[in-house]
Amino acid sequence: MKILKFGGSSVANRENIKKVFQIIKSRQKEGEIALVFSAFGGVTEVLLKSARLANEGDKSYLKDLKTLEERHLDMVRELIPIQLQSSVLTYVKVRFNELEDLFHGIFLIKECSPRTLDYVGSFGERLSAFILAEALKVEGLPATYLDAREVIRTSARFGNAKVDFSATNDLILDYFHTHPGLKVITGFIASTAKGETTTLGRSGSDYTAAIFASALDADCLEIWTDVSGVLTSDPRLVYTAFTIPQLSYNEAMELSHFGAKVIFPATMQPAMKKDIPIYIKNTFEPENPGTLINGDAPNGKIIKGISSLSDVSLLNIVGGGLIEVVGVSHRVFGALADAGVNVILISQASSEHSICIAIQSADVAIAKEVIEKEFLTEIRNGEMDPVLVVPDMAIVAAVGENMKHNPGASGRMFQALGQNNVNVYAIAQGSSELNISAVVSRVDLQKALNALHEAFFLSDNKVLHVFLVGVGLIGKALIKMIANQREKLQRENLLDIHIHGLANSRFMSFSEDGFDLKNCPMPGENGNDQAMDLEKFTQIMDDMNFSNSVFVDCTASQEVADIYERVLEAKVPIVTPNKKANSGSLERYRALKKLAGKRGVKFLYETNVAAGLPVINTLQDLMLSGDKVVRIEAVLSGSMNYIFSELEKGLPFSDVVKVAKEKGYTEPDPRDDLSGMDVARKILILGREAEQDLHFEDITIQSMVPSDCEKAGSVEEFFEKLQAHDGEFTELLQEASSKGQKLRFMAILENGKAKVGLGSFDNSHPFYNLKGSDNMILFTTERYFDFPMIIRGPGAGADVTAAGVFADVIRLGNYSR
Ligand SMILES: NC(=O)C1=CN([C@@H]2O[C@H](COP(=O)(O)OP(=O)(O)OC[C@H]3O[C@@H](n4cnc5c(N)ncnc54)[C@H](O)[C@@H]3O)[C@@H](O)[C@H]2O)C=CC1
Ligand SMILES: N[C@@H](CC=O)C(=O)O
Ligand code: NA
Repeated sequence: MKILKFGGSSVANRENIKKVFQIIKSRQKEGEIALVFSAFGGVTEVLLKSARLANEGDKSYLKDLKTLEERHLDMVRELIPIQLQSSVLTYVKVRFNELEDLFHGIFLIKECSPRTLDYVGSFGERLSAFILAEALKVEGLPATYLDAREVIRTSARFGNAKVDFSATNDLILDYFHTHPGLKVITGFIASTAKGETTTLGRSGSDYTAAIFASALDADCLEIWTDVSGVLTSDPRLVYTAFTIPQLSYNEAMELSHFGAKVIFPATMQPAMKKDIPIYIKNTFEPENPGTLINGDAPNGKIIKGISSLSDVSLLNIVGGGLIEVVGVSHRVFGALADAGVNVILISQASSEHSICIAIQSADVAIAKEVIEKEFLTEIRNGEMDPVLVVPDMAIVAAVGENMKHNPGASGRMFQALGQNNVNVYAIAQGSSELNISAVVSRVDLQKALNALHEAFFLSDNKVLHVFLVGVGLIGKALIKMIANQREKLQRENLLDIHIHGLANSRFMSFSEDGFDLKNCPMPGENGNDQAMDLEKFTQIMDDMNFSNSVFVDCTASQEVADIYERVLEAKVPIVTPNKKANSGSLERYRALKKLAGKRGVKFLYETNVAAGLPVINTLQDLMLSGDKVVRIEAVLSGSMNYIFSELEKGLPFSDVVKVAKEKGYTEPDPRDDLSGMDVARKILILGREAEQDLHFEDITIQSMVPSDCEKAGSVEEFFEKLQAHDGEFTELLQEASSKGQKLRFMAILENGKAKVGLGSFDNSHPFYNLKGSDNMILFTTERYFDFPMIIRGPGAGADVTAAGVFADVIRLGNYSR
C-alpha cells in the first residue's frame, strides 16, 4: 500500500488536476494506493478570512463565499460530464448553504471560536476530496470518498488537535477492511470522540497522510507538491540550489526547523516511528526523483543542506556578577518560557560571563522586559548589564548527520564565511552534531548562504562574480575572452565566471543572473540602465551580496582608483590594468597593499606594467626569494616603441601616433604616452615593487609632447597641432640613424632615482632589435648581476592586455579554493 498526498497547488485548477490523475493512474498500476487531498489551492485561506470578516461584522464575506462557490461549481462542470453533474453540484450547493448559515451565525453573534474556525476550515477538504472522488470515477477509477473525521480521533484542542493514535489506528484499519478499493481521503480534518470537527494544524494534510501510512503500515508515503523535493538551500536566495536526493528523518527535521518549508517535522512523526520512507515529489515534474526521506544516513555528503531563518534578534546577557553563579540560565530561560518566548539558539562562553540567545524579532520587547525584571536587583547592583539587543540578524545552519565524528565541517563553514567578509555573531552546535548554526547580520544572509552552498556543494566548481568598470578597448576584449574561454574553464579548471555589473563613464547596468557574454549589451544599450554613479555601483555590488565577487577596473580613471579602499574594505578583491592607484603617493600604495592583506583579499595589477608580460609577478617572486634590485633599464611603452620603430619607415610622426592609437597601444589620451607620464608611472610602480621608497618627484621625465600640443583641449585638436612638428621628429631620427643607432623611449631606475626619456642605442644593446609594440625589461639584481634577467614581448594592445587581466582574474579563482 502506498499513500499519495496532493497539496493545494497540485489541485488548484483543472489543468493541474489532470496531471494529478495521470500520476494516480500510473501509481495504481503498481499496486494498492490511497489518496489524501488538500483543499483546492487557496480555499482554506479564503474560508478563514471570510469567517474573520463575518466576525467583524463585514458583509463582504458574502461576496467571497459566492466566488468560492462558483469556483467549486466550475470545477465540477470542468471535471465531470454534464449528465453526471447534478448530484455533485447538489453536494456543493448544500455545503455552501451550510457555510452561509454558519457565517450568518458568526455575523450575528460576533463570535468565532477556534472550534468554529475548525468547522469552517473543514469545508475546503470535504469539497475538494468529494469532487475529486467523483471525477476519478469518471476517469474509470472507482473511488470511495472518506471524510477523515470518521476515522481520525483527536483531543478537543481546536486548531491543532492531538491525535489519539490507538483509537485512530483501529478505526482506519476497520474502515479499510470493510471498504475495499481506492479511497479518496480529506486531509487536515479530524474529529473528537464526541463528533466535534477538529483540524491538525500546520501542514495538516501531510500529517493526515502520515497517520494513514502508519496505521496501514504503508510501503511508502508520497507527498506531491509544487517543488522537486527538498532543496539544498532556499532557491530564491541561492540560484544554484538543487534537490537533495536522500535525507534521514533527522536531517529533514533539522532542515525544516530552519526554513525548508517543504515538510513540517511534526507531520513526519507517525511515518518515522514505523520507518516508512517518505518521497517528496513534484506534480509538475513527476519524472524528477525528488527527495527520499528515510531512516538512513548513508555515507557521502557531510552536509546535506544549508537552511536559514531571517528576522532573528540576539539578546546578550552580560555581567561580571554572573560568573560561577548557579541558576542564572535557569532564571533566564524560565522567564522567557513564562512569557511564551521561543528560544531558537543559545550560546554561552565557558567564562560564563555572558549568555547569548537568538529569538524571533517579534519577541524582543517582551523578552528584554521579562529578563530585566527577573534580574532587576543584579542590574541595579551593577552585577549585570541591561539586556543588549542586536536586531536584524539571521541564522544560517549547515545540516547533515554525517558530520558526526567527521572533522572539518565547521572549519570549512567558517572559512567560507570569513573569506566572504561575513561576520559571525554567535555559533551553536548541538552535541547531536547534526547542525552547526551561525548568527550573521541579516544583510549578509544571501551572501552567507551562497558562500556555504558553494563551499559544501559546489566546491569542485567555483564561481567568480565580476563587476567590471570600464568597457572600452580592454574591457570589451576581456568580456570577449571570458565568453570564449568559459566552457573550457568550466570543464578543465572547474571555474565559472559571471559578469553581474558593467559600467562606462556614463551608464551602469546589472544582471542578477549574469550577462549573456556572447551577446553582451554595453551599458546604455539596455532600456533600464542607470546613470553611472560609482558609489551606487559599489553599493549595488554589496547588495547583490555574492560570494567571490571581483571588482575589475579597466578605466584609466583616478576617480575609480580612488574607491579601491571602499572595495577592499568590503572584502572584494580588485584586478586592474589602471595604474592610477599604484602610482599615486607612496603612502597610499603601501596602505592599499596593507589593507588588502588585512582584509584577506587580493589586489592584482600585473597589467600595470608591460600589459600581459609577467613583469610584476616576476619581480614580486624575486623579492620574496630575497633578491635585491640594483638597476632596472626598460622600454615600458608599447605605443612609444611602435611610434619610433614606424618612424624608421619614413612615415610622418603625427600619422604614426594616430595609428598607434587606432591599434589600441596608447592611453585613452596619447599625450599620456608621449609626455612620458605613462612610462613614469610604470617605472614608479616597478621601483615600489622592488621595495624602494620611490616618489614621483624622484623621476626626471623628458616629454615628447610639443608645448603647444600640451595645451590642446581635445585629442583631435592635439593631432591637428602635432602635424606641424613632424619635421622635428624626422630630424631626431636622422641624427640617430647617421650614427647607426635607433631611438628608444626608455626608463632607468638606479640608486633610488629614475629617469624617463628618449635614448639612442646601437646594435650592441638589446633595445636595438625591439619591434612594433615590444617592451623590454632588464632587471639587474644581486643574483642576476653579471647578466640581467630580460623580459621581452609586446607590451600594449587590447588582446595582450586583456589576457593579462584575465590571467589575474583566474588567479583569484585559484587562490581562494
Ligand atoms: N591599451 C593598452 O594596451 C593597455 C592599457 N592599459 C590600461 O587599461 C586601462 C583601459 O584602457 P583602454 O581600454 O585602452 O581605455 P578606453 O578609453 O578604451 O576605455 C576606458 C573605459 O573606461 C570608462 N571610464 C572612464 N572613466 C570612468 C569612470 N569614472 N567610471 C566608469 N567608467 C569610466 C570609459 O567610459 C571607457 O569605457 C587604462 O588604465 C590603461 O592604462 C594597461 C595596459 C595596456
Ligand atoms: N599605453 C601603454 C599601454 C598601457 O600600459 C603603452 O603604450 O605601453
Ligand atoms: Na605585466
